[in-house]
Amino acid sequence: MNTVANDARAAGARVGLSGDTITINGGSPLTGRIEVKGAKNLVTKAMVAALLGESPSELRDVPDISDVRVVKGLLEVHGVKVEHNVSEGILLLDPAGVESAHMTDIDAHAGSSRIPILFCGPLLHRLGEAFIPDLGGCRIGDRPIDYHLEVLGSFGAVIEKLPTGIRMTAPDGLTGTKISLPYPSVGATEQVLLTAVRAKGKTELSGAAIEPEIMDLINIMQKMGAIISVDTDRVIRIEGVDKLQGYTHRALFDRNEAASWASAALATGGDVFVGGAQQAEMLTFLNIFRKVGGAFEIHDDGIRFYHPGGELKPVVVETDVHPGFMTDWQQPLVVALTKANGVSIVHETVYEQRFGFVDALVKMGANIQLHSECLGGHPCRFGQRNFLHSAVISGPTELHGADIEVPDLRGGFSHLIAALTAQGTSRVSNVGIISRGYGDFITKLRQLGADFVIEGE
Ligand SMILES: CC(=O)N[C@H]1[C@@H](OP(=O)(O)OP(=O)(O)OC[C@H]2O[C@@H](n3ccc(=O)[nH]c3=O)[C@H](O)[C@@H]2O)O[C@H](CO)[C@@H](O)[C@@H]1O
Ligand SMILES: C=C(OP(=O)(O)O)C(=O)O
Repeated sequence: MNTVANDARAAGARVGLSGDTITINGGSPLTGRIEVKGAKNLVTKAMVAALLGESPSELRDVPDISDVRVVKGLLEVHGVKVEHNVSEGILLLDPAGVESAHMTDIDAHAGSSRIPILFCGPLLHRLGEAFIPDLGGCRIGDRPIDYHLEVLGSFGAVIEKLPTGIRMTAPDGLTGTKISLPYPSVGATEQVLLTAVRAKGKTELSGAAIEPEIMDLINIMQKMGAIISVDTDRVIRIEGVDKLQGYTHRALFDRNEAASWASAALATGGDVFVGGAQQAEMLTFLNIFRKVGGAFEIHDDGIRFYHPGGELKPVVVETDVHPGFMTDWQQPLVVALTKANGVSIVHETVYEQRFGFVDALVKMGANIQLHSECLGGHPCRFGQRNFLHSAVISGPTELHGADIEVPDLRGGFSHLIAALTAQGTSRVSNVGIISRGYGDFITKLRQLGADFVIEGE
């Protein structure tokens, strides 16, 4: 069994699943209220940022997800004292012991997350060395780390490839630099930020990603004492400082989780109030949700997403970097599109292999064809490279129950939705992976009236 599957099983146990398989009786709408906490894609990076401070940090609204536990473990290996009050959603992170632990090799602890690569800048500043192990994360494409290595090299890191991973040193310290990313990568932008804030002199990053989670990471680093400006046209400028302090911060809500529950409400013909969701970060999602025929109400404390009755309509959507339609939103939406009356197109332009999850939907009766051409508007990086990255969904189709296996985080959530909409019973295995990014999803499903049993309970 690979590391990801192992971790997923362990994660399954921690979210209260005695096994990692659930049997779902489909056909009833999800209705009720659930709360979303801080974003997986911010919280895990905010935890790494605590390594840059000279005093402890406090992060609030931390979700109970396995990626948080993986990063907590990594920080502890590096000598950070971490107290996690799971019920209150509060993390206290004290980096005072990092120098005395002087740990750089975290191979055995990399786990199922991609976050270890972001430890490099802070560790190079604190210890003068760092190590990149084999990375986890969802298998949705090749996911190279070439931008990260170029970024770190351009700050002055000396990079050595070893059979076990990549070792890095900074014999002359790290110095500000001018970088242009060929594609607005979220991770590489965060790599620049986490490295530049303590580098000597100024850094200018063009072609930066500007996802809301990155903006919130910038908020956190400004609280720590960093000087970062975000200019128009994806340019970020950072003036390095000698010292940073700890931060106190309430994490931005998880817009990907919110969008997932929204699609679940729509696909099941339900009505779900997502407490903690906010409009600004979901603007692009809300437009598509409305075009498909979903309805929503924006409240101060969350967003109500519901199926207002009538037919769902087909849409043409391209995933893109922010402010475009987020790639992590497409999988749950695809399930709702199987219910729409007509032909929808989803063109995935961020990852080359992100439609693995549709095999299970087809097995359940969906009519979905994958194409290697760029369908739906603009040519993307994958058009000439034979990747099945455009999906044509013809509906409406009735899904029927089946035995399916969760392939990855968002694909897994879409499988749950498919099983909830299907006629009959589905057996969904490997659901532990879903707890990488969906805190308390079993409890939330219960709160929304889903009819399921956990195998072995
Ligand atoms: C933990 C986390 O925050 N994960 C998110 C992050 O992933 P992550 O930060 O890994 O995603 P990136 O934005 O870096 O990747 C986008 C594209 O750039 C490519 N690339 C990236 C780095 C590199 O060195 N070379 C390269 O070619 C990738 O293969 C991919 O095709 O942003 C993605 C895009 O919004 C989201 O789907 C993930 O949920
Ligand atoms: C792709 C995702 O995450 P990661 O980068 O952690 O694999 C995701 O959250 O959908």
